[in-house]
Amino acid sequence: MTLVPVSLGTRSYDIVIEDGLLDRADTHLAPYVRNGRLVVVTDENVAAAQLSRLDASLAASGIGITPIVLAPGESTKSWDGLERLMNRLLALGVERKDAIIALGGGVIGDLVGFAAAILKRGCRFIQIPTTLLSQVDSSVGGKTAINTSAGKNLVGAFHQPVLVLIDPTSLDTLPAREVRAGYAEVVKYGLIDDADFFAWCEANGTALLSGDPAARAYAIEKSVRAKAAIVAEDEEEKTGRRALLNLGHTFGHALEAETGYSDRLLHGEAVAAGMALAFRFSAAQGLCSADDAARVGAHLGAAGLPASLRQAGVSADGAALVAHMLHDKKMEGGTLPFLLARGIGQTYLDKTVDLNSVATFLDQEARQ
Ligand SMILES: NC(=O)c1ccc[n+]([C@@H]2O[C@H](COP(=O)([O-])OP(=O)(O)OC[C@H]3O[C@@H](n4cnc5c(N)ncnc54)[C@H](O)[C@@H]3O)[C@@H](O)[C@H]2O)c1
Ligand SMILES: O=C(O)C(=O)C[C@@H](O)[C@H](O)[C@H](O)COP(=O)(O)O
Ligand SMILES: [Zn+2]
Repeated sequence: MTLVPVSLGTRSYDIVIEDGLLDRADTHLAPYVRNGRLVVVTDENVAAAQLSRLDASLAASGIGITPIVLAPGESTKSWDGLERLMNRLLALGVERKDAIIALGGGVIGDLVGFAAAILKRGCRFIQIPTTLLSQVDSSVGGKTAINTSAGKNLVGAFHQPVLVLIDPTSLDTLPAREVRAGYAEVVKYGLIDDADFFAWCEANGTALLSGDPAARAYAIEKSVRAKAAIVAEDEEEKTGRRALLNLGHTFGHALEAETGYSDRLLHGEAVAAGMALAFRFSAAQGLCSADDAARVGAHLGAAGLPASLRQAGVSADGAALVAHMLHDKKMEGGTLPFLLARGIGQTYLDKTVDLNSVATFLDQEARQ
């Protein structure tokens, strides 16, 4: 068992990582049982693939669960999805001191986290992530949100979970496309500030994507340790440190908006294309070498991820994509700070980017 602490004063919590943890979750969850039950929110796919493991483990300790099963997919992270979930939680009489369990990927985690942040002005929640993306990224750090017609994650709150339970074996039922999408956020940690980890990804990415337990365990622990350290330094993205985790996301969220937050382009796929674009834009600005930008695109492509607008299935021009970017939460006084790179493992926040040059760059990219 691996324990990774997230150090946030009174909001500190542990991330527990262990193969088979879902089958032994009762030990970790027993302290959170109230009124004889635990409320578990999940989606239909996860309910079919993994819920019985959690249920059996809790039943063995005499703990009952009340499941709430939502429709799968990004569209559940919406006003409509939030309203339905809130009404179910209220009808069940969930109390402030209850801890709602989010069992699923980033969609369930982000939605349940936000519901927990506002239900009765705030109750507790526990993350049990079941996608690679949620195990390496979204279950940690307390960013919770829904999408609106204006853009991605625009209504939300910082609300930390009280516990994160990661069972890498729950990924055995995850479709290969979803594993690849989650891998984009793994590669992100190397690109941000750890060139050695990016080289590890180049050497071990194939093993990780094919479910090799050792590669999977290494990547998950490395990722959550990196994220926990950044979050502990800058919990609410105020100093610029946490913004590094947004590498590829300004481009990526614009691509997701263009494709309607749908399974045409998954979040991780959009982030992959966004990181390749961020590196090529950095190279075009003379900030990083063309070789590094090519290496990033080549690795993402080799992992089966999109690394260009065409591969992401987006045909919009630069102006249309920049229009989406104006909703980015990093906007400050009319300018948009961008995550750019001086090389692999050398990402930084640049507050001097001219959006016209971004639009021109994207027009060139659209012609490739
Ligand atoms: N809060 C954060 O810090 C943060 C970080 C990264 C991403 N996100 C958000 O996360 C979301 C994407 O999350 P995601 O990639 O996990 O997608 P997701 O939650 O939609 O899950 C992907 C798909 O896999 C299915 N699934 C999940 N676990 C499964 C399992 N073990 N077996 C079989 N099927 C399973 C789901 O039903 C769904 O169809 C986006 O909304 C993104 O914005 C948030
Ligand atoms: O935790 C963070 O901080 C991140 O930026 C992680 C991202 O992978 C994630 O997609 C996040 O939800 C994006 O944040 P947003 O503030 O741009 O919505
Ligand atoms: Zn992301």
